[in-house]
Amino acid sequence: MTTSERPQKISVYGAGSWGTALALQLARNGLDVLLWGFDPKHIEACDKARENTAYLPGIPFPDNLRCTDSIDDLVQHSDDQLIVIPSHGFRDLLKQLKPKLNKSHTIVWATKGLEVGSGKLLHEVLIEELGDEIDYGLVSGPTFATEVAKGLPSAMTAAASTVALAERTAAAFQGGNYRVYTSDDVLGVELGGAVKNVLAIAAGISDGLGFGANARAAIITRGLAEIMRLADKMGAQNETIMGLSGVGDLVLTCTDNQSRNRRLGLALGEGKNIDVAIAEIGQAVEGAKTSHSIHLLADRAGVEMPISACVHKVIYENMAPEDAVKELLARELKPEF
Ligand SMILES: NC(=O)C1=CN([C@@H]2O[C@H](COP(=O)(O)OP(=O)(O)OC[C@H]3O[C@@H](n4cnc5c(N)ncnc54)[C@H](OP(=O)(O)O)[C@@H]3O)[C@@H](O)[C@H]2O)C=CC1
Ligand SMILES: O=C(CO)COP(=O)(O)O
Repeated sequence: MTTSERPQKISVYGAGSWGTALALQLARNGLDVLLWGFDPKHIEACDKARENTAYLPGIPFPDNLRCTDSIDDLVQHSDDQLIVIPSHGFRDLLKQLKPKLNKSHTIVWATKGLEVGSGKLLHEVLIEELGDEIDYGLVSGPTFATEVAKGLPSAMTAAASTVALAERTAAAFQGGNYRVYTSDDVLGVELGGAVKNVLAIAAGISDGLGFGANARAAIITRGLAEIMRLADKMGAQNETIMGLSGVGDLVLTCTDNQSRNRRLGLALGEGKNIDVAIAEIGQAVEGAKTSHSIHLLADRAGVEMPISACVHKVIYENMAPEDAVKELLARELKPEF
């Protein structure tokens, strides 16, 4: 059974920018952190340099943050397993973990997205792979990796299938300049974090086309209405969407160029080819694939999400960004709510 006490050890999967930033925060809180990376050469380089030169240069690893390329090491190191890899690798990692886990393990993820191809929520993927007896949860909020890694003030939400795991997760992260709120609304936290990436692309497209602050504010507000419609239809809590993992993260990523999703939108609005733009960003841009997953999810739920649908058309149907804007502005007159 999970207790709500702060764990002493934790295993972190994903040595990209976010996995490393969270590992640093956990280590600063005194946890014994073991960090795993997908690419053995990269994790070896991190271990040798005692920093993640590729993703977060100049931020040294404390002694209680150690690296490994062995999943077995992580499973044995701690009951608390934290997954911070892009959504396209989520199911595969769970498949690898399944035969190694025992009843005391819990899984928390910090991945933002849906399963690529199926549009399934990550908690659905987790239950399909590991069954419904394991305690699970996620952390999400307006948190750029670099700022968290530098120890700048930040806040996020920890939602879990049990109150004890939400509290245990929050206790693991909370400390110094980091504040964490708990929630029992896993679905709402997942939806906010996934859809905001698509909307950040939309905001970037608008700015890349040279539109102004009015257009950006309209995208954020009407985008929020899209998340709320979907969340409401799927049974999430409205307040969650108004919280850190919803409106908080939406505003952050739609307005600041640290967001890779926003930067992809900027490049598309400026007329750049999508593959070139993603290669230049050189890190995970979840919103591109999530736009397709949201398209599937919204269809299944019977919910209209016009801004997200336009991002999908720009990315998957070659629609010109200018035409996407025309399509949005030509929609029929209707009440705001
Ligand atoms: N960065 C941020 O500020 C935040 C990110 N997130 C979320 O965190 C998740 C991870 O993103 P982030 O760390 O930023 O991305 P990065 O691009 O910085 O790093 C991704 C890491 O995952 C590795 N990777 C790639 N494919 C796989 C796979 N199939 N299985 C396992 N590992 C893989 C990459 O390895 P390699 O280097 O070898 O390609 C790299 O180490 C995303 O869902 C993102 O939305 C959430 C909040 C904030
Ligand atoms: O989720 C994030 C901040 O909360 C990071 O956003 P990007 O993935 O767009 O960089």
